[in-house]
Amino acid sequence: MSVDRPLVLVLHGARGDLSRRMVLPALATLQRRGLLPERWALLGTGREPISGEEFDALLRDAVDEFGSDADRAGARELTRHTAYAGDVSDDDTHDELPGALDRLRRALVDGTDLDPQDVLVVHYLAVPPSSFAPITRALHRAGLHEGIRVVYEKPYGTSPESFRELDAVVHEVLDEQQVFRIDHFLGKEATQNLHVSRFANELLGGAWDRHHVAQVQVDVPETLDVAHRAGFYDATGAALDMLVTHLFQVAAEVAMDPPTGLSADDLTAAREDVIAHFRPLDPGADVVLGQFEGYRELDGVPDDSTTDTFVAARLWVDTDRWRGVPFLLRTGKRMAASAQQVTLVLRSPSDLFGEDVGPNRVEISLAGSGAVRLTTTVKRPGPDLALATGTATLRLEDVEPEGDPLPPYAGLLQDVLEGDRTLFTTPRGLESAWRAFEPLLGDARPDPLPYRPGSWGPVAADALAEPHGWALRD
Ligand SMILES: NC(=O)C1=CN([C@@H]2O[C@H](COP(=O)(O)OP(=O)(O)OC[C@H]3O[C@@H](n4cnc5c(N)ncnc54)[C@H](OP(=O)(O)O)[C@@H]3O)[C@@H](O)[C@H]2O)C=CC1
Ligand SMILES: O=C1O[C@H](COP(=O)(O)O)[C@@H](O)[C@H](O)[C@H]1O
Repeated sequence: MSVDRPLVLVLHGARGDLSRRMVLPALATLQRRGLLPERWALLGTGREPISGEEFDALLRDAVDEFGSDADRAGARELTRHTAYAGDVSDDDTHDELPGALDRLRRALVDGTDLDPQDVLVVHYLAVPPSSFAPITRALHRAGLHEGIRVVYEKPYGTSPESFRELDAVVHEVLDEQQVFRIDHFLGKEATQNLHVSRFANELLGGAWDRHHVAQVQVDVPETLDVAHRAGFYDATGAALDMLVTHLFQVAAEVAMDPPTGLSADDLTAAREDVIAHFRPLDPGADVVLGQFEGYRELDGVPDDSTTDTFVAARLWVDTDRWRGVPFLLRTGKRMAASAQQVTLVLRSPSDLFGEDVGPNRVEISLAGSGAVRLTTTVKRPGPDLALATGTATLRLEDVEPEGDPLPPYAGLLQDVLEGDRTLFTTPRGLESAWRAFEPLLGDARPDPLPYRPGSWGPVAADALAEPHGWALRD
């Protein structure tokens, strides 16, 4: 469904990695699919001024490099709608934004019965978390906060205290209904399918508890480097970038109890109720941090950096459904493979077959449109009772009638335009997430262990997943 109200999307940090890789291509997708209003404009901001032509070139290059083939063709069309202004958090230059916004609003309603105030203004903060509060305050100072929607990237804060301070600033300026805290893993097709498969099907849903599942794994290894965003990354690290954010949210989608309904409030409540039962991490027993060899030689990384580029954690979910079942969460940069997988390692119902049984698993790939793979012990056809392992894969893109998936950033942006908050996080859930994560920020934080680029991270992380081992490995 497209939205009719004219729109200005203000993209703060428009030259950054996230904007180029995700947000601008998402905009190209929405434009091609007719999901943007007829009248819209994109206003980029950043600390260094660049010309309108430079911004247009950046936009075209971003869609060229990171957009789909179909979106590339329409990239030129996007540049008909752009402007660029200076940094809004800087007192010297923040006057630029109100003027630029005003011009765009007027231009958008020109020739219609609409008033410039009818234009929906969405601010997308694709900037480091340290800039969220200054930009929010600057919007207030400039009187630009009424009626706007603001999208905050993750991590929303970098500690429990900074999360609370940021949220206090945000609520001084905005109503909760104006705030969209994004975690794009919630926007992935396959993450959304997790609860559909579970609650619509007793084969999966009936086995979704501690009686049937021995381990849950949420594994997101990446071959990706961080050289192009070392400044941001060194101040963040894998645990803040991915664990307290994406991996916790996906773990919550796996662990949650059935929601009372399918409304935004019901789904959010179910997801966030279970985060309140995440036991605070025990860094000594349950966490391994790593740093890939060569990381400290990157431009922008100090020689003595102790930033983690890898994290593996064993999380305990203290609900009746999951008590005693380890949730193994792992992610890292420059690892052996790229994947985004949830694995349920199933228990054997009896020991009739001894040790020959297994592995029995449900594996759910979160990449692309997603896939569900069942791995089960079977009888190997033949005269003897010999066991083998069989696998069946269901790729969601093969489901009939054929779907029309939106990439997560395009889907979430569309939700912001429609005001649909189902897939966004709230202070209640984030408060619980920070409480479970907090021990990793203190003195007990383990030193990151070195690992070879192209490997599966420090060997010590393998022990966390015993006795079954990580489903994703060589
Ligand atoms: N990269 C990714 O894959 C993902 C990133 N994120 C999140 O997105 C955010 C940005 O990350 P990323 O793009 O990787 O980082 P980058 O360092 O690549 O980009 C950040 C951008 O922010 C701009 N910036 C910094 N301070 C300000 C400010 N005060 N006002 C306006 N612009 C500012 C910089 O632009 P300039 O130099 O022009 O000022 C820079 O281009 C982070 O919160 C991150 O966690 C979330 C999901 C995925
Ligand atoms: O938020 C982030 O996510 C990306 C991985 O997400 P993907 O869905 O695009 O693969 C990660 O590389 C990045 O470090 C992190 O900030």
